Amino acid sequence: MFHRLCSSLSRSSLIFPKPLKSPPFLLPLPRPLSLRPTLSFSSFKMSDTNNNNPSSPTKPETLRSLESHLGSPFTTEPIIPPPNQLIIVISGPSGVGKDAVINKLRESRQNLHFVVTATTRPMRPGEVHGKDYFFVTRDNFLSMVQNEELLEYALVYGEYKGIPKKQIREFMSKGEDIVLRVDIQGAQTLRRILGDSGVFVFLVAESEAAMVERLVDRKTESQEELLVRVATAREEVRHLKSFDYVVVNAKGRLDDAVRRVEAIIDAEKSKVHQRVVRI
Ligand SMILES: Nc1ncnc2c1ncn2[C@@H]1O[C@H](COP(=O)(O)OP(=O)(O)OP(=O)(O)O)[C@@H](O)[C@H]1O
Repeated sequence: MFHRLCSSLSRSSLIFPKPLKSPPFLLPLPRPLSLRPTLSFSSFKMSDTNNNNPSSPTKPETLRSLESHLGSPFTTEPIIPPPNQLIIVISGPSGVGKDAVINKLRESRQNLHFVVTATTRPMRPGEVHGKDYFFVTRDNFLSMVQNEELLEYALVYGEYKGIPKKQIREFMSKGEDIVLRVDIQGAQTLRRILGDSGVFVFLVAESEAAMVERLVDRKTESQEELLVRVATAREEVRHLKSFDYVVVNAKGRLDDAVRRVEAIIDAEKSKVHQRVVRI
């Protein structure tokens, strides 16, 4: 309706008329361009009560006149439907700061559900079962696989990790956007499953040296594990092209990275052609 109103207004270049004597609020037919008054919006005043000039139409009168001119009443329905819910996949090489970005995003943004991944890897100090991960046994994990309860799963550095479907459905039905945190291998699989319906964000450090330093400082991997992660990370950057967005998480600039991820979400919410998730 808004679009029709605007195009109708611009087509006829309808400018609010000077007060008419009789009848008081019928709009005139468009006049040739050369004869049109050059009233600007700043010089036009309208009153609800008609206090200033009894012959000028009131706001309700003007609205009714516009409605009858356009042939239908104005509706208070939203001009566009609410944006679709998103599945945002945050990925990147090990140690790039996926958890750090997600933890900040958790504080700064409402209506996001951060899917808790199921994993067979041991709990790290400070981690909480059900918050950081669902820590499950191998047998439990394999029965989830068998019952097709996982959207995607993978064996990562010798441990299983998988995304429970039930959680995604439950929170999408509550109107929340979904954030998935996966490694590159998981992102590749999710791209095959979700196609363009997911928003894929690749997180990178500003340099390889910075990324390795972060991993070493974290002190959660042995020397051998570090070697595997860093060697894998070198390969993983090649997969960048299958992502939609890339965000640099530079040393000491975590907030900037989080702001960029938020900007991506905002941009996706403003898209004319919205992604439609079906899982
Ligand atoms: N912008 C940043 N500046 C400095 N340190 C950071 C930044 N982002 C993350 N870190 C630190 O780097 C280390 C690795 O980050 P994090 O654990 O979030 O990485 P990850 O990508 O989740 O790793 P993994 O995939 O191995 O679990 C952490 O100690 C974290 O606090």
